[in-house]
Amino acid sequence: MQVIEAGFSANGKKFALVVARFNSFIVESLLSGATDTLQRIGNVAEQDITIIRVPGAFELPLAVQRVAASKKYDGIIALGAVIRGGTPHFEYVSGECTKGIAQVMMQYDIPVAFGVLTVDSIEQAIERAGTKAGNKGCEAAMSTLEMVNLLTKL
Ligand SMILES: Nc1c(NC[C@H](O)[C@H](O)[C@H](O)CO)[nH]c(=O)[nH]c1=O
Ligand SMILES: CC(=O)[C@@H](O)COP(=O)(O)O
Repeated sequence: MQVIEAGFSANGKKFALVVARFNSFIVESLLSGATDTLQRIGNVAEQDITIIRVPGAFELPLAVQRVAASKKYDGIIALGAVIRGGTPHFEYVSGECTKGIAQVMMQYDIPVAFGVLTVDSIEQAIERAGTKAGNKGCEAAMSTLEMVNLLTKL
């Protein structure tokens, strides 16, 4: 039996974080978690981390696509927070965001982490942005570190 798995150390690798400004009071906590994880767990140098800001989650896929097409990065992390309102808008924003990001990952063969909260309430968002349910920015960074290393082995 052969098992292929990868670790988290990514010194020398380059990462882009594409960050939605909408619901910034939540998303900034995801960003802190992600950069902290890249640096402390992945041993990624500060100068190897680029932060790109977009208006909202709906705009994430296009910016992620440009970043992937640039071929300057080993991994990409998309961060945002879509919080359900009173109309069907939530479904459209979160659906297009998810689909677009997944398409870029497959088309460009580069790890793109989905660090976008899709939640029913502000309380749920707060819980996942560094309080009782952890920090989804950290989780997104961990998965990117692992995938960047895994792809070098496949
Ligand atoms: N309602 C949320 C949005 N809406 C804005 C869209 O993402 C987009 O910027 C606008 O429709 C212009 O194209 N964005 C979020 O990130 N989170 C939301 O909860
Ligand atoms: C996620 C959304 O699109 C959202 O917050 C919009 O709120 P509403 O449906 O009340 O307009």
